[in-house]
Amino acid sequence: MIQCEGLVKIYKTKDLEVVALQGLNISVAPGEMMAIIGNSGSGKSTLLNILGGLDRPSAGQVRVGEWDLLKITDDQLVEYKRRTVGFIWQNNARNLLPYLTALENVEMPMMLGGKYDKPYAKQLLEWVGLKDRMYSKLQQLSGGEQQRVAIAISLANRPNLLLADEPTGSVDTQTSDMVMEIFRKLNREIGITVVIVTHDLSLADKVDRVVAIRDGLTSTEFIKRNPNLNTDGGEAGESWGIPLQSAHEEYIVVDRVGRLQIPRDYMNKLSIKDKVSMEFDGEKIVIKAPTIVEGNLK
Ligand SMILES: Nc1ncnc2c1ncn2[C@@H]1O[C@H](COP(=O)(O)OP(=O)(O)OP(=O)(O)O)[C@@H](O)[C@H]1O
Repeated sequence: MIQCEGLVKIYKTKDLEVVALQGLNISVAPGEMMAIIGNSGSGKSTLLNILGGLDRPSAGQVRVGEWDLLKITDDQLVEYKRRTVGFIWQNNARNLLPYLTALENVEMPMMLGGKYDKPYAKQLLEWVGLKDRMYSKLQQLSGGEQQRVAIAISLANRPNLLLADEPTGSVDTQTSDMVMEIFRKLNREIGITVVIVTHDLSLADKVDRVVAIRDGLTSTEFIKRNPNLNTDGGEAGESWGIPLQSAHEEYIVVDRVGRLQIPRDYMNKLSIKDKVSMEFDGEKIVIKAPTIVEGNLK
């Protein structure tokens, strides 16, 4: 569904250049439900905005379905945003009209997209658990209910990719669980691919795979082990604040030419700056801090 290779995004302001993504690789299979985590400023929203067609990449490759987002024209981008991708933000006021009913809000993008389908609009509201509130005006709904209307709106034009930027950021735990259940149900029942960007590490357990971004690069992946397999014996632990408890397998991402990112923590602990020594013993690759003092390395 999604393929990014060497994706670069540079923001240029008057006298400053910020490299938000510095050659990021990520692929997402059709029908997958996954999350992207990372510290503030790591480039998560930049990636999501590029995938959502809200921002243009600077270089590299980025394909979503049949579309090449580096080469796409402005007209095609409008079509892409309308048909291929649905977007949910933390601040749902961005895509809701307060003076219309929940149902009218869902019908609106259908009208703009030229494919008005009232039964489907009602079905979507039923899916998100708002069957009884579809004729209520948005301003009469709670924050959590509005967030669910936002999910129905994002699906109005039957996209096959759903992108959610901190979708549980401004709701309570109960609503957050409900939002995640709705995503899971949609993912199972209509096969929509779901990509969630979040700070909320407790969501990790509710998706199939978590990809961690560090400094504009994909660094680590956490893949949920098959729940049917025996998961005993794995060390319970924590990585990136994710309670691993044998539920996830952790991998460091290696790109096609063999580059990987050493966690900053490890670099600091071994005082690694710009060089390491690497040994291969037939089974393992061992990375160590250089043994010769810096001045003699010239
Ligand atoms: N429009 C912009 N102009 C200039 N720099 C930007 C712009 N948008 C983002 N950046 C910079 O790009 C980097 C990545 O930002 P991004 O918003 O993608 O991070 P993030 O991981 O989503 O962070 P957060 O979790 O705080 O939202 C940051 O250094 C940020 O300051």
